[in-house]
Amino acid sequence: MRERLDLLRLFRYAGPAVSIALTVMVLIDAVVPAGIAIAVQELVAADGRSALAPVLLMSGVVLAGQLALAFRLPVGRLAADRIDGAHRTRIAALVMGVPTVDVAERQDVQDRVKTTTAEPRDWVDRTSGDGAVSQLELAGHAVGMASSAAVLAWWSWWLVPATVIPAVCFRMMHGRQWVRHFRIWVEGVLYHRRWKYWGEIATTPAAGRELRVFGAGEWLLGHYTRDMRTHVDPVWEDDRLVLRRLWLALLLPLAGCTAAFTWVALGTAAGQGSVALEVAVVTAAWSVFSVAIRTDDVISLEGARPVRRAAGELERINPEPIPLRAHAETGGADPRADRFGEPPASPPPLLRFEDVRFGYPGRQALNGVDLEIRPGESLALVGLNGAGKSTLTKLLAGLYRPDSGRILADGTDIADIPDWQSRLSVVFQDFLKYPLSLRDNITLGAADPELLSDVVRDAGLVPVVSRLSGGYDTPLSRSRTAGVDLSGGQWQQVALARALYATRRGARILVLDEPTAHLDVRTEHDLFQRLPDLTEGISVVLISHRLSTVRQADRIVLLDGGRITESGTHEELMAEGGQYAAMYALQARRFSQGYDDRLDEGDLA
Ligand SMILES: Nc1ncnc2c1ncn2[C@@H]1O[C@H](COP(=O)(O)OP(=O)(O)OP(=O)(O)O)[C@@H](O)[C@H]1O
Repeated sequence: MRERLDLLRLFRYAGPAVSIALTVMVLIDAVVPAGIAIAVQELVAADGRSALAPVLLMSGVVLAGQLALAFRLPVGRLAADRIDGAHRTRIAALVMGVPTVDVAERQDVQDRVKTTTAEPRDWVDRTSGDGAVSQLELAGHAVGMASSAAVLAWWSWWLVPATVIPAVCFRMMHGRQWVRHFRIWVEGVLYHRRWKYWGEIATTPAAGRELRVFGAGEWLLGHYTRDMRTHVDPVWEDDRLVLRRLWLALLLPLAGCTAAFTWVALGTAAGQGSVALEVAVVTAAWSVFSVAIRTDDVISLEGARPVRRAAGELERINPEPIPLRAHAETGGADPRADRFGEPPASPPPLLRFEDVRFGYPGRQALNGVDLEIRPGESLALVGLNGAGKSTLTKLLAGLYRPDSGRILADGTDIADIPDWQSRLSVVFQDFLKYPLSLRDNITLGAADPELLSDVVRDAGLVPVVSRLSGGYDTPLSRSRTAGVDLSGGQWQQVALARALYATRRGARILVLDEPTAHLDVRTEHDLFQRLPDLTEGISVVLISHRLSTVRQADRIVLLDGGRITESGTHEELMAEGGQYAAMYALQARRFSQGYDDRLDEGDLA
């Protein structure tokens, strides 16, 4: 019952007008059978002269019923969509509300997010909105049954239990069958996800290329059918069982109706009551029966249950969603809102890592890092793959918390600085490519036109913008009308422009994780020449495998196995003759021989 009430409470997201309109339509639809029963009785009872009122009553009931029927579906859909929109916004806000990413990376959290935001593609899947609308319809069924029962009581009170009790028993039996059926489906949902996955990659162009070249089509279809049968065979088996038992269950309300019909017919034959009343009673008994066999609300409740449960669990994991400047009614947020406040005039802070240790599940990444980054300093992090460079910057960005040790900004632990992340700007290795306009990709919100053109120039994007037919408004996605895709290097310039834009709006620390990995040598060289000017007054942490690009950094730090093993200027480290010097010399030699100058572990063995 609590679940049903919870679902009904979701109507606050549908808006009052839509909720009221839907309730009225559901109620009209519910009382139409009883109305028809009364109108029929009046019609049959009327003689030729006095038939006008019953005909008008009948027409009114039928018209009202048809209108309610016609509008109920679209209005119900609108209500469900609004509820679902608010529900999914809430889930996104909850997940985004955790400042670190370790929670969002957890498999159990990912599973819950998937469950609670799934699109209903299968007959058992239902959204929160579907569940809420079905609860209103259930209330309508109850009103319908009660109004028809009132007509039956008009003839004889005992007709009510005779028809309603078998009908309710049937509902319970049939409902229980659906619940069992649903659980069988859910038990195999892992296989369901797998065969959906195989189906998706079978039809995806990128995967299709590889599958064709390797001749792996039959292998894939084998997995597809095996996982599908593992999931659906028990479901189909239960389908057959439901159908066999349906006949038995149907006997209950049929028996109730038959007894009522017979009793009324015998009574009329014996001169008790009129034919008109008999017709009304028969119509009402039919209505009780037809309401009883509608068990779609059971399916909707069961279908929405995992969605609601997963949402509840996510609420418990993080009860603090990010605050949204939301349109409360629909749960929407404004994508044009300015996410920056007034740019702070303060200089970058003194950053200090104190014996920082951090591990991913099953893998230690940082093993006691002590590091200081002075305000305005440019610091390069170098090291082989897996040394812990990106992890260090993710800890600095507050995306993970150290397992032990502290990261301080001007003496305060960054975990205690509420708006810490707004002070940083980052180009991640795996930066995002939003299927939005160039402008939105850079500003991620309200755009300051002057700053926008500045960072476009600084990121070297002017030639790209001049070729875009829609300029800044061109969607950067082929799937959008008049959309285009950019090359890997151009996308990287967009990510750089995004990071520079944030620094112009107040971020005082810029983290660049391989920001030029996709750029051609000339563009990269050009960018690094200008980088000191572009980042004046900002602390920069730069990760790069191409050591020629880091030599001008104020300081270079070499990470090895999650520890800092060397630190100094390029000249100092070269003079030291350690691992950095060896890596640099090897890269320089390879570059002069025309090879890629990146190194991996084997090169230094
Ligand atoms: N999300 C994660 N879950 C589990 N392990 C991870 C995760 N991210 C990184 N690691 C592991 O932590 C270690 C450090 O990774 P990190 O990405 O910090 O290295 P890196 O020095 O930046 O490497 P690269 O130069 O290849 O980018 C690696 O062994 C990596 O496999």
